[in-house]
Amino acid sequence: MNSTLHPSQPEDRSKRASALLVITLLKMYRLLWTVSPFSLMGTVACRLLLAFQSVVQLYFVSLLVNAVTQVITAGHPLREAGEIILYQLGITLAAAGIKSLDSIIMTSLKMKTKFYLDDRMAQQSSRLPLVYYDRPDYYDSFHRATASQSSMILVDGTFAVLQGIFTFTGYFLVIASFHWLLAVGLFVFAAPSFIVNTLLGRRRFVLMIFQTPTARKTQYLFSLLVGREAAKEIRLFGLAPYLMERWRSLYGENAQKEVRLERQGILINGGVESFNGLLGGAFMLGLAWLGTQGRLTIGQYVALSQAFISAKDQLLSISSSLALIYQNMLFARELFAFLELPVEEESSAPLSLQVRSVKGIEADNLAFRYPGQSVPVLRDISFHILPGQKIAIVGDNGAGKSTLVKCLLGLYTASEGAIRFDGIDIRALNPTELRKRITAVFQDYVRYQLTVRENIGFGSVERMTDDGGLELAAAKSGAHAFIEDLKDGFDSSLGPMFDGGRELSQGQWQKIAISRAYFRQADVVVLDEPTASMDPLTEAAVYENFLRMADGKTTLLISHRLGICKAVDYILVMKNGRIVERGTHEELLGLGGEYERMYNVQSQWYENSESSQRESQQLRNVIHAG
Ligand SMILES: Nc1ncnc2c1ncn2[C@@H]1O[C@H](COP(=O)(O)OP(=O)(O)OP(=O)(O)O)[C@@H](O)[C@H]1O
Repeated sequence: MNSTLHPSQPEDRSKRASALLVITLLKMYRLLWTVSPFSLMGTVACRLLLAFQSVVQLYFVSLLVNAVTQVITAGHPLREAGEIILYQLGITLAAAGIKSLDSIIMTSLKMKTKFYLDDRMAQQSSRLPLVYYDRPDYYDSFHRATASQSSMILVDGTFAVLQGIFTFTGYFLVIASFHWLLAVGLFVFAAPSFIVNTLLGRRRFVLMIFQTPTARKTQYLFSLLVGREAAKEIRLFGLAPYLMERWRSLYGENAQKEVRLERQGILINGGVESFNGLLGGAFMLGLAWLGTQGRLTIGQYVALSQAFISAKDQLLSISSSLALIYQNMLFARELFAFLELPVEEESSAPLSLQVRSVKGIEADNLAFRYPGQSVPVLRDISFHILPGQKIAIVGDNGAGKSTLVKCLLGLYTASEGAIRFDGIDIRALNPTELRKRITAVFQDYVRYQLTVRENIGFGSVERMTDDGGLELAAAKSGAHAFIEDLKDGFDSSLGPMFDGGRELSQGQWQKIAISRAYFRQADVVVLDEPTASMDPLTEAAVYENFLRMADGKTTLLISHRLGICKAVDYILVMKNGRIVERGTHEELLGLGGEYERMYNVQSQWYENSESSQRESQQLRNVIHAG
């Protein structure tokens, strides 16, 4: 995997994007076609009709001017002019109807596109390798992709251009039929505006890329201020003024840069408009002069000057739409870059695991390095867990226990070495099939603000309606007692985020998380110390149930409470990313090494505390009974 999601600088990216303009445009249209072919075709039809009606209106204006001239100068009856006015009215009404229809279609297309993109982004995020979530550039990429979603509605811009070109051609022909030089001269109006707005679009894009990390930090600080997670500490430590100040200063920093760029844009565009105004005045004077020379009829003068004003406006709107499309394409590339990030690698011909494990799990010279880190957090890790064996992984904070477990579960890919399930390298296995065989409770388990049924049922979504299974899982973790007290039992909502949700204590949430793991019928069971908030008796009971549930299953326990290690087949002791000792509780106690040191520290603590002695005794009873 790349060490960065975007190896190039923002300026380079905008240049590369310019080169890939057409491809990006085609991708954007293909996406809109996928979202809703009918809406896309509908809006194309409306825009073409609208473009056509402007040219037809112009034709009727010149007919009307000539007809009115005849009425005034030659005394012709008003009927002919009246008929032309009626036609014009009909076309105006039809155009208004088409515009309304187009607005309805566009609103629907925009909503569908937003839904489609949110859906694709959620799907993409859920399929990316877990390690992406340890990378700031992933969050930057996601932020930019979200910010770029609106750029997808190119239809507005490109059809404004197409419609503009269509209409402009009509005016152009009218003017060119009088003198080709006048027609060509029109382009002098468009060039400065196009150049200025394209450059501005590029600068907006580069600014957005540079600002992304600051914008994310601003959002993060805001979420701390308004969210639940930090609410207690913000009050207790009086953090609000400090966080507010940091939030304001970052917000201001980004806003100032944006305002500066927009101010420059407004000033330069003001200059361009003045230049166009002068040119326009000169053109009108020229026409008036031709009139005085008798080379223009009044009808021709009116039609030409109107064609000129409209053609100039069309050309300016085409040039600003083109510049906007260019800007949108730069932004859209960020969205496509996110949607095209390589998802979790799947072997081209994934192998299948045997129904029952016979060789167990092996780690062979495993090393792992987090992205962007030069030092590996796991090194030289080798061991073999036979099917049905129970292993404890112990070690100080930061020794690498959780990282090792994530590698074993196939959530992180080893930087070196291999992990084999039943003799097959896990990279050659289908990740979904592999994970069906595993259940786990992590330290940072999720508190889904949903029903009890969903919270436990997520362990095996397809069995979520199996009440018997849910009850058994809840009974094993000890959650059934408080679930029974809830008004709607398994259908009660949990958490304070939504109306009617019942908040649980930390220990109760942990029991729910453990029930979820029980509910999954897997043959490898991992418990990454989720019992920290439980009272000692419950913790002992959870371990007891856990070991009972795991009977006959391959079991991995991460625990800082070394008492539990007496009940496992062997212990891996980790320090600084390496396995420094291995063996049974008794073997390790005789070594005089890391395990013995940790055990002695804990024993002293147990012996010094009366309540802890009771807990220790309870745990011993449980282990011996288990
Ligand atoms: N996402 C990450 N990115 C970079 N480094 C990380 C990341 N997660 C953990 N680490 C580092 O990897 C090392 C091992 O962390 P790990 O969480 O595996 O330790 P642990 O033994 O489970 O610790 P604890 O007992 O405190 O849970 C630590 O030094 C930690 O700082």
